[in-house]
Amino acid sequence: MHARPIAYAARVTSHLSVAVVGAHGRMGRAVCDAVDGAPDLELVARLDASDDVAGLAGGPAQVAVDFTVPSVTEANVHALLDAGLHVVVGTTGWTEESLGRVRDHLAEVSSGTGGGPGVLIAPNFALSAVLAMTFAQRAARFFESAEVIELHHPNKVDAPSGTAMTTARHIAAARAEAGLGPMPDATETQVDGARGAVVDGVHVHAVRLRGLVAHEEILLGNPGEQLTIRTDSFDRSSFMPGVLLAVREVVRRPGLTFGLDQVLDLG
Ligand SMILES: NC(=O)c1ccc[n+]([C@@H]2O[C@H](COP(=O)([O-])OP(=O)(O)OC[C@H]3O[C@@H](n4cnc5c(N)ncnc54)[C@H](O)[C@@H]3O)[C@@H](O)[C@H]2O)c1
Ligand SMILES: O=C(O)C1=N[C@H](C(=O)O)CCC1
Repeated sequence: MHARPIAYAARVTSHLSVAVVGAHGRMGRAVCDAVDGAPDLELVARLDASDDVAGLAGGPAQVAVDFTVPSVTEANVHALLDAGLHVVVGTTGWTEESLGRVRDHLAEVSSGTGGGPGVLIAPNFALSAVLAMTFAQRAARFFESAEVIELHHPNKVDAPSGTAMTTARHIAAARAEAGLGPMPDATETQVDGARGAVVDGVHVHAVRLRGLVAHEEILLGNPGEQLTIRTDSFDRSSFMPGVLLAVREVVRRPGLTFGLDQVLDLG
């Protein structure tokens, strides 16, 4: 497909210059507005599916923010690194393998003196979700059972959500570290999918419902008791402080950072 030239904003200042990739989407539009409203950031390019991110090379953008679709985000990150940008990614669909390829690419383009570009990928930029994932990971070793329910708007392209995948992986890692075995479950399913997806041994259930934005419940059970951890994003404004923090942080964090918890002082 032939890419049309990218329209840059005429004004380039000493502010951190930001390009938004996926700028016409639900998150992309909100990120453009948030960057526009931040006194220390300058929105210099809005790209969407018909634009070639490689065209950002040599332009004013220092940081690109990708909110696109799982099928293209990895290719975007490699192209953006080749174009000389730092990258913040909110798009879901990342695996250990695709993260490994980004790490390899970063090692190739790093300065060798601890410098070089940064890539910050976070499955969820909402503070409540970041804390919910952290609390679930901490609580997991104390409970026999743990299941994750994610609930989203029906236009969401993927399931389970990136947040639920990460939550389940963290719970599984915490259980393995604590030496816990498989969770109790004597159920024989009568219909495929009745017990949801299984991510590293943790059941994950996806609800798609008109009216929702982004929500997750982590259920942890023991004989006679239950801990429920719930996070609700009622509006996409919930993600914006985290996205802006990531833009400011990524320029001083060479290499790959996965998860906004890595830049918050969570103790
Ligand atoms: N990390 C978070 O906090 C967070 C929050 C909300 C959504 N998300 C994730 O962000 C992603 C986007 O969500 P959304 O609701 O904005 O989706 P959306 O469908 O509204 O927007 C996606 C946009 O990407 C564009 N696009 C597709 N291919 C492209 C390409 N090759 N180059 C540039 N643009 C391209 C589409 O045209 C569209 O405008 C999803 O993976 C979603 O799960 C993450
Ligand atoms: O709306 C979406 O799509 C969201 N995607 C992320 C996920 O899959 O975890 C974060 C929450 C919203």
